[in-house]
Amino acid sequence: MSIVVCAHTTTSPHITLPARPEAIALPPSRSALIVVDMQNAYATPGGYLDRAGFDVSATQPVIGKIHQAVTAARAAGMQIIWFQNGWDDRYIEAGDAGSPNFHKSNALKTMRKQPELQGTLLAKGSWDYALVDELVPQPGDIVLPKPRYSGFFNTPLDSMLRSRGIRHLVFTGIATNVCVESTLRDGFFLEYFGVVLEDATYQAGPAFAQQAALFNIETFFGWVSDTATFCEALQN
Ligand SMILES: C/C(=C/NC(N)=O)C(=O)O
Repeated sequence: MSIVVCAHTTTSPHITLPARPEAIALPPSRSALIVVDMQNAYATPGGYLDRAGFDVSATQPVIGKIHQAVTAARAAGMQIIWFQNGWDDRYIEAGDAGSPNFHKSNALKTMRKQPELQGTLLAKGSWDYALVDELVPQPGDIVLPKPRYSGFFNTPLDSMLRSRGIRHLVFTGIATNVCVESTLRDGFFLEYFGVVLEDATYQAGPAFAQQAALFNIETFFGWVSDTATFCEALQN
């Protein structure tokens, strides 16, 4: 017997996406593909993560997978949402010493260690903040700046989704274990169904960080699929 998870509010035409731990029904008109923080900061050598000592050498295939997923989702009528993580170039939005973000952000810590980088890492308007050249938002897409790891925190994301009747979120981007997982978890608490395309994501840190994030998601907060399966399901 095969079990498919189906939101009882779903009356729109839907596809069935094979996923772990079980298939999930996705109505394209009530779903968004979210591309998390595909900025030079997170995916390009010389960007923030690289400068902070994280390995970004394997991010190129992830960019290709995201391109495929975005193209298929757009053709199926799904809303595309691009997150951009960062702050103003004086880092007022990042918070001062009274904010945990001031102490935990590796971008802010790297700039405190290397003051010549001040105003460059994750600063709006900088190369580091820009989306990678290969991924270009199209008219009709939403580009959403966010100041913390979760895309729901201090942004209009929830109202943008609710006003469009969107309850299903398909996640791609970097980093799986930080902004992807944080947003998917917050979405879970707000009653969104979250799916991650695992090969269209990459972790910040060792490989076990990717495995742990995917374990958490498939076991507790959502579903895990991959780009080819997603594209094929949308075409059928
Ligand atoms: C480590 C980190 C991850 N961000 C993300 N986009 O997942 C950061 O922003 O410092």
